[in-house]
Amino acid sequence: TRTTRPQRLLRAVIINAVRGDPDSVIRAIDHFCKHTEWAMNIGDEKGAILDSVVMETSPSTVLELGTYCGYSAVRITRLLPPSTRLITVEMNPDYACVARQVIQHAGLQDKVCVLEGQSADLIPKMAEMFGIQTFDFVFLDHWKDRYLPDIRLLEDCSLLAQGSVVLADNVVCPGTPDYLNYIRSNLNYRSRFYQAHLEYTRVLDGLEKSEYLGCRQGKRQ
Ligand SMILES: O=c1[nH]cnc2c(O)cc(-c3ccc(F)cc3)cc12
Ligand SMILES: [Mg+2]
Repeated sequence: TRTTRPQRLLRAVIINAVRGDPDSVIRAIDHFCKHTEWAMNIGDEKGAILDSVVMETSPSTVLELGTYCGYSAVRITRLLPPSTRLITVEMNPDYACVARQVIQHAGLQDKVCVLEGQSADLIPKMAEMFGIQTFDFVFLDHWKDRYLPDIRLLEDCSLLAQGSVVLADNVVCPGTPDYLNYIRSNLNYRSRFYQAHLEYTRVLDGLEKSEYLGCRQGKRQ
């Protein structure tokens, strides 16, 4: 096929969504993925859980790992107060290119920074690049094998503060067992599992929300 799936998803947004209306962009992507072509956006069911966690956190600084086509970037950013920015990291340049156009179609381009590169390389530079100390909200949605090393890297770079919230997608499907074992047995976090389904399917999946409690000692026996 000449076009890629992200390009076909972007075309559906341009055709079906109202420019400057984030909710119509979200609806257009969900319709495309339900009726035309599955794509790995968080989707409407898990997306509603993401919305509620963002609203209850009301973060000032937000980091997303794994942009893909920008669906969750639009979901998150549409809920943020005017002065708040989202930093989202995507290692695939083709995905990043489509995401910037989806985010622009939603009218949110001034509130989102799509960073191209590997999370492992970019996380240590975040504080300096953006003049921030910590992230109030982190959304993990990139690659299951990077969740654990990247949460450790965020800790080592002191980018989490007491009360910071980390939300992880796909902890059941495809599954992130090493991350779940770490975060659920670590006394520095209070974790809660939200049962849901893999986007646009009836396959079981879920989100893990973990609040950073600050740096305590030891680990649960
Ligand atoms: O690789 C992924 N990154 C981020 N999110 C994902 C996501 O929500 C779903 C899946 C996925 C799940 C089942 C399947 F059969 C094929 C792909 C992958 C990712
Ligand atoms: Mg996902």
